[in-house]
Amino acid sequence: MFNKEKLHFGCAPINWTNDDLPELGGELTYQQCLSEMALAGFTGSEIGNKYPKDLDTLKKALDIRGMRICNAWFSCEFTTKPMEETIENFKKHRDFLHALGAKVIGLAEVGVSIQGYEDVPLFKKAPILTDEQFEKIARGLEELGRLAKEKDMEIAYHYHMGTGIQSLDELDRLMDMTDPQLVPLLFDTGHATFAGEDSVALLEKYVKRVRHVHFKDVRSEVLERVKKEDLSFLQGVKEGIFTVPGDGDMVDWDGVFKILGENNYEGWIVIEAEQDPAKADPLEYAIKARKFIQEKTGI
Ligand SMILES: O=C1C[C@@H](O)[C@H](O)[C@@H](O)C1=O
Ligand SMILES: [Co+2]
Repeated sequence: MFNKEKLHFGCAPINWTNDDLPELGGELTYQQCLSEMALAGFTGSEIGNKYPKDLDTLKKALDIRGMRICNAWFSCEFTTKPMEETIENFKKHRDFLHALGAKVIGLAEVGVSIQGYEDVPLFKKAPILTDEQFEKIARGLEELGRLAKEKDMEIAYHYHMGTGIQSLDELDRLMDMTDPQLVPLLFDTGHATFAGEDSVALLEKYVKRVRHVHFKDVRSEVLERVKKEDLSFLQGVKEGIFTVPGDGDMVDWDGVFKILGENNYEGWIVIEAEQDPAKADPLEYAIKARKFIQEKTGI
């Protein structure tokens, strides 16, 4: 089962201020966000776009709260820009995370993604990547994997609704095209479920390749509305598609914890359930999630 010395629990700042939709929690400060994560019993945070870009300022804000940075999302644009552009951006992002002690860089290809468009129907307009685009992404990711290893870090690929790597078939193709040592996986329960996949089956297939975990559940009645009303990803978020573990009704948490435990998963489990903070108090939901995890793992 889990080694409590090597399993850490964090939160994603998107639960407080949504980087993709700043009107959701835009008024909340990064200080409040970090303080409430710590208050809820978490020791780690991912980096949000309101966090200070100055290393010393961020380190001080983390240290006084006993918090660490465990990851920061990186957007790859191998399908729409020269590979060198993503590589140069990645090196800066990697070095900032390295200076903060993070060991993982979660990322996804977003060049042709529709996730950021509020008026584009998610299921009807999800991009289908060409063979050439898959090849560019696979080769680019392997180069980023090599660059991460230079700093004793690893990338972790985040399949994501609306990006072209959304379904298990699309993920399988990318995983088959890339070296597992260079391109590990970020397991996100919410995106697997949103895509109509069985997150336990996906985890069972790739658990040995998982280096970082995002925990979120899905509200089934909102998922039905996203499909029926042709909503976009961001409209789904505003309507509450995602919620924290222990509050949704779609993810088989016993199955997820069983596989992670049997495979002695080590690293971070991050609670990431972006929803409207005016409707779902981020502190209340962070406490709910931490209590749920404690009940399931004893940690
Ligand atoms: O890991 C993630 C990063 C966010 O920006 C994204 O939209 C969210 O859904 C997610 O899972
Ligand atoms: Co995620």
